[in-house]
Order: sequence, then C-alpha cells, then structure tokens
Amino acid sequence: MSVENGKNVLVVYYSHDESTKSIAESIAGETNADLLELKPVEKSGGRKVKYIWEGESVSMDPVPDLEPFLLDPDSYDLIFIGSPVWAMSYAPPVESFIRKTKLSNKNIALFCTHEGLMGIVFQELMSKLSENKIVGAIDFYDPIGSGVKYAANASANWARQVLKSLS
Ligand SMILES: Cc1cc2nc3c(=O)[nH]c(=O)nc-3n(C[C@H](O)[C@H](O)[C@H](O)COP(=O)(O)O)c2cc1C
Repeated sequence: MSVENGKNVLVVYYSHDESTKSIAESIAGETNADLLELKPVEKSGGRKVKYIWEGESVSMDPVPDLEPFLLDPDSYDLIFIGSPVWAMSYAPPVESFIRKTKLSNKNIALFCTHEGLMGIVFQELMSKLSENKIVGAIDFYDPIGSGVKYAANASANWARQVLKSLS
C-alpha cells in the first residue's frame, strides 16, 4: 500500500467492456492508488437478471458473489468507486461490494461511465454509502468512443483535485 498526500488510496471498479477500467487505471496512476477490480464469480443456475442495452444483453445475479479480494478496502482513507451505468443505475458487482464491505467513515469519490442515460446512479450510490463522506462524483460519456486520451486526462485531473481537497 502506498501513501499519496498523506492518504492511502484505493480505486475499486467493475468493468464489463473496459471503459470504466480505463478510467480506473488513470485515476490509480495519478493518485498512486491500489486497484481492486470487482470480478463476479460465474455460477451455474442461481438467480439471474437480464440487463439489456442497445442489442447487448448480460445475464447476472443482481448481487453476484465476487472473487475474493487480495486487499482490505477498510484499510484505505480514500476510496474511488467506479461503475458502468446499467439500466440507469450501477452494475451488480458494485452492489455486492457495498454489501460485503459495509464501509463507514471513509472518504469516497464516485465515477461512472455511460452512453447518455445516467439515471440516478450517483444519488443511489450516495444513499447506499450514506455513512461515508462523498468527496466527489464524476461521469464520463463513452470514454473509449469519445477519446481515451481526453478521458484519461480529465479523470486524472479530477482525481488530483479530490486528493488535494482532503489535505
Ligand atoms: C447490460 C448493459 C446495460 C447498460 N445500461 C445503460 C444505461 O442504462 N444507460 C447508459 O447510458 N448506458 C448503459 N450501458 C452502456 C454502458 O454504461 C457504457 O457502455 C459503459 O461505458 C460501459 O462501461 P464498461 O466498458 O466499463 O463496461 C449499458 C451497457 C450494458 C452492457
């Protein structure tokens, strides 16, 4: 674990098609953070919901089991949490993360990627994480389609500001 600006920083994210991953990596690079990718465990049978977006459909348990974490999210001072928007909300693995970790008294910054229909993703996340201090929230419209470099710079600048605001 490394310390940046006096804070241990973690970037947690789920990504199905790499967009959110690209943002997570630029935030982590900028803030010298550890990265935790949320990976749902594929189970046969079980509860499944079909999430559909423009011809793409993904079947997933709304609260999927996750692969074990190799680090302890509770030991970080600042946690960036990122998700693609699915069905106007955040993706199921992020719900699993929230339930599993039951975070409180953390500085949390939220980011999401989407294709124009964000819904109330941040309001929902803020309400689920209400025992924490939300120190920032930013969304990116189709970061890969609209220019990876632009999104990487914008997310890095934002992450730097968030970190600076805590010192
Ligand atoms: C199952 C599914 C549902 C989606 N639902 C929405 C949505 O409600 N609103 C929206 O703007 N984009 C939606 N999208 C598009 C993704 O949010 C967008 O492509 C995002 O950047 C993908 O991030 P990722 O590459 O990290 O998975 C959906 C994509 C998928 C696969």
